[in-house]
Amino acid sequence: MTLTSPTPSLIPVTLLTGYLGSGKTTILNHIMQQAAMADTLVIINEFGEIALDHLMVVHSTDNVVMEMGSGCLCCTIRSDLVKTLQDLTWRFARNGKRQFHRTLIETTGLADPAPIIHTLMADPKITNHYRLDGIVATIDMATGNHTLSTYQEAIKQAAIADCLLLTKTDLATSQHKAGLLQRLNVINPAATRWQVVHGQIEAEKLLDLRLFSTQEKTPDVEHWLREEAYLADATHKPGHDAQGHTEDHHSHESHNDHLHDINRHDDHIRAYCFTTEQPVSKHIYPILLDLLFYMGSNILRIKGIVNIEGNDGPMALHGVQHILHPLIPLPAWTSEDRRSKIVFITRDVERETVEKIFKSITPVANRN
Ligand SMILES: Nc1nc2c(ncn2[C@@H]2O[C@H](COP(=O)(O)OP(=O)(O)OP(=O)(O)O)[C@@H](O)[C@H]2O)c(=O)[nH]1
Repeated sequence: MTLTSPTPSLIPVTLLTGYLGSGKTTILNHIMQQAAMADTLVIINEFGEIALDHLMVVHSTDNVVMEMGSGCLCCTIRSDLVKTLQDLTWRFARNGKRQFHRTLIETTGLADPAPIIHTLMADPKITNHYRLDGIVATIDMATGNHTLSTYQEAIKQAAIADCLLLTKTDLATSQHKAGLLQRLNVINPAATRWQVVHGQIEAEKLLDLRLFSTQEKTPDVEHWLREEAYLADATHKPGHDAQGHTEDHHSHESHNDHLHDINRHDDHIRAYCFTTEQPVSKHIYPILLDLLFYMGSNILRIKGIVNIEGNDGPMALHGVQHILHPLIPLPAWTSEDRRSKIVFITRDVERETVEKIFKSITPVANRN
């Protein structure tokens, strides 16, 4: 079983997801005019017989836009995605030189992103050439509350993302925005958030998140893990336990408002962050893989940085449902903080269950 993944210059893939009409194409139109996107190949998937979205993206001469044809990326044409990505390397080559250096895939708004991410993370035909760079999701701040209450796919999109683009803030009342932000604090407390009005955002904010590769640059692990987003506030009970593990749902607002909001919209999604001072088991990969096999669909996302016993450097850990990406060695610790930290984004899973999982990778000798 592979424990680590060597990543020779793989083509970064950004996954742009978000519910129907939440502003994905508007953002694409905007960023495709920017220099940072000049060498990006954009793949657009539109659900339905006639694909229209690709016609709505303003073509710039440096960018190539294509669409995947009818069918939904997450199910019927997943194999098409593999084939398309495989073919691109030679189809868009001139004199033996590939004409693009990164790819951005816009999924249909109806897509459950998990199967697409599985394909990108686990299919060797893809992982030999591409690496998932980051998952970006648009959230319509005007209609998002209703969308999250009605469509499971929308919740998954928001929960799994590394970066949330909060669109249409111009159309939402401040009360509505505050409520939705509180809801997102529970669904996905640590994702980076950017407000985007009429698609206006710098492409750099979505690119080079480097979540699945550390070849050229030390990733901003502290940033994407944002342990502090989960830290307990004074009024919330779990906090730190005897083993130094921490867990909480992040709140930017007052505690009472936060609880009120959770009660009003229980999305069954909970995010937990556990930490430990002690090195974790060198068997972490098979142990987690085994656990995920049984609970995969309820563990939406795992991400972490781990200090594995017998290892000098840190390792990055990524999982989406039952797929666990091979551990990625990071070049170095970026601070004195050598703790292992793992974030679990779950659906209908109690804290105690996640804590048990976490303990199972903590060597017995480390337990008090
Ligand atoms: N007022 C306002 N309208 C916006 C904003 N962003 C997008 N829109 C509008 O919202 C509508 C839907 O935007 P799209 O960019 O097509 O959304 P999409 O996510 O690509 O939609 P699908 O392809 O159907 O999933 C369009 O009419 C946009 O002009 C915004 O920030 N403010």
